[in-house]
Order: sequence, then structure tokens, then C-alpha cells
Amino acid sequence: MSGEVGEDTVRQGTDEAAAASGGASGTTGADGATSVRDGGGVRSLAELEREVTARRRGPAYGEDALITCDRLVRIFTADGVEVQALQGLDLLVGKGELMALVGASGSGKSTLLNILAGLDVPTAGAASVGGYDLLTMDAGSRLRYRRDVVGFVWQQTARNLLPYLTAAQNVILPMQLAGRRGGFRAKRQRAARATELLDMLGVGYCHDRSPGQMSGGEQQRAAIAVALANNPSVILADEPTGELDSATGEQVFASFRTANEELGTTVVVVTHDHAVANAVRRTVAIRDGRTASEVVRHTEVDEHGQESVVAREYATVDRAGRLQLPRDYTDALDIRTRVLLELESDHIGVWPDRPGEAKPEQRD
Ligand SMILES: Nc1ncnc2c1ncn2[C@@H]1O[C@H](COP(=O)(O)OP(=O)(O)OP(=O)(O)O)[C@@H](O)[C@H]1O
Repeated sequence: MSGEVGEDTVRQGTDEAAAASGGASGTTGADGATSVRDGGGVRSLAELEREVTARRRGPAYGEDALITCDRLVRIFTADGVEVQALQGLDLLVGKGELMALVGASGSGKSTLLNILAGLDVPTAGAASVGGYDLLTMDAGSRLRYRRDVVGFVWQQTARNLLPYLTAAQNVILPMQLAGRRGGFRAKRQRAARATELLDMLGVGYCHDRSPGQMSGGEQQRAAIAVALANNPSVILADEPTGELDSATGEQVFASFRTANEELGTTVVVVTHDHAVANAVRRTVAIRDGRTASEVVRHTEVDEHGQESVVAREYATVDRAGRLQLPRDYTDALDIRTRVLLELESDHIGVWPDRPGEAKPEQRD
């Protein structure tokens, strides 16, 4: 959907001193005090140092987020050829969010989800979920992480449930595997939780049915109950409605919403399903292994008390300050390799580079 701009990017720069000085030039006065000239006037080096220190003391990237991906890279090597599935992806997901990841085939969505699920390890960058560092955790922590922190729902209904167990037995299984000791009482509690989860997701009537006796939608809703069994912080779902018709898909999505609203579980769904992508508050688009844009929706009430959902699309700015301009914008202005930038008090102007044309500030 988008093209990259200006030496392919619009770069704010991450080096703190450079950021603070804004690419300024420095001079040393007769008194030996160094000053720096930038667009906003002359600042002393001491002032710049104070700014840099203030930045350092600010909250760390992703400090409050449940999921943090910081310049995440995943390179696969197949037959001697390297594929960069993730190319420095940044993403923050807050606790209790219900959000969707979208993107063209091959953009890196499943790779990201597998990393977040603890099934795959990134090549570089940083990623953490609920305080677990996904790059450095040892085998024991990885096991605990996959058992207690994340639940997973796959697209293929057959992959989510064991065919020879009933829906209730499927939900009980992860609780048993969690290995918490306990006698008859624990057994009764596990059974009660399975019943409660299946009821909550609207498939209580499938309690004693095996997957073969359930529809695809019922199986996916039971799969969500399985994913919730050990009360994870987050559920990850890869195309959970991909094999279903739209009406059934809506029912399955409603179950994710129920889990999110009733239990406060954070839900991240990879989807090509527009109905799902449009039903969540936040939809993040991945392109070429990076987050490219996102749509945020909120409810507005007009003067008659009528509620409507308003969607706003944002371009994402990564940690290095890169931003991808939508391709229809770059096409419309024939922007190819570089742009002129103009910093205004409340926005940044982006101008096509047309040699011979007046500079932006001279155009009005
Ligand atoms: N195990 C692997 N070995 C080699 N290349 C891989 C592997 N897994 C993924 N890739 C490659 O990484 C890139 C991203 O793949 P990924 O499956 O994450 O994309 P996706 O966005 O989920 O696509 P789709 O929507 O089709 O599922 C693709 O080019 C893919 O071919």
C-alpha cells in the first residue's frame, strides 16, 4: 500500500545528542563555552546535555506495554537463500487490547505470531510479553511461558483440538499438563472451569461432543476455551476464521470479544477477514516485515445521542524515525526518491522534490 521516502526514509534519527541538536552546528566562544546553533536559536552544550538526560530519564520504550517488539528481525535461510521475514519490526500492545494484524501474504504476520507464541526465536532485536524476554528465556521459562502466559488458536480447526477427546476434555487437558498437584478437588475445579469457559463462549452444549460431532465454528469456539484454560495474559490467533463462512466467522470473533471483555485477556488476531479487521479498535498493517500503518477506531456520540464508530488511519513511525508514505500519496505527487521536509509548529510538511520550483516557504 505504501512506498518509502527520502533516501527511502524520513529519518528523525535515534542518536540522542543528534536528536537534541537537530543536526546543529557547533562553535566554541572566547570564554570556552560551547554553543550550538539550530533552527530555534543558540543553545549551550549544558542545555543540550540537560535535554539528553531528561530524555534518558523518560519512560523506556514499551515500559507500560504487555507486548513489546523492538526492531525485531527474523531471517530464514532456505537452500542457501536468506529470507528476511521481519525487518526491524516495532510493535507495542497494551494490556487488555483486542487488536488485529493484517498484511499481504508473505509480509511476516505468522512469523511474528510464532515468535510471540514462543514457538520461534527472532534473529535480532528485542521482544517481550508479560515480562518474559522472548530472546533470552531458557527452556524452562519457555515452557512456563507457553503454558501460562499465551494461548494459541490456529486457522486449521483440526490443529486446535484432539479428535478423540470431548470439548470439555480438550479444555481440561492444558490444565492437567500445567501439572499443578491436587486431588479430587482440583479435578472438580478443572472440570468446572472447562464447563464455565465453554458456556461463556456459547458452546456449552458441545461439552460432551468430540470435534467430529461439532461444526467448524463450534470447534473454533471450543479452541478458544482451550487457549483460555490456564488463564493466559494473551491469546494469539492465526486466521481463526479463515476456514469459516462469514456468519460463522462473526460468531467466532464474538467469542474472542467475550474473552477480552469478560476475562480481560489481551487478544491479537492475524486476519485477512475484513469483518474481523473492521470490528476491532486497532488494526495494524504489516508490510515487508515492518509495521506500516494502523487504523484506530473510537465511538463518537452526536448531538442526538446517536453512536457511530469513527476510524482514523495513521502511518506508523518506527523507533528510528522511519515512516512509510502510502503509495497512493506518493503516486499522486510523483514522489520517487526524496522529499523536502518543513517543520511547522503543529505538523511536518512533506514536499515533492521538483528542481527549479520555489522552496516550500516561498510558495504562498
Ligand atoms: N520456515 C521458513 N523458512 C523459510 N522461509 C520462511 C519460513 N517461514 C516463513 N518464511 C518466509 O518468510 C516470509 C514471511 O512469511 P509469513 O508466513 O510470516 O508471512 P504471512 O504474512 O503470515 O503470510 P500469509 O498471509 O500468506 O500467511 C515469507 O517470504 C515466507 O516465505
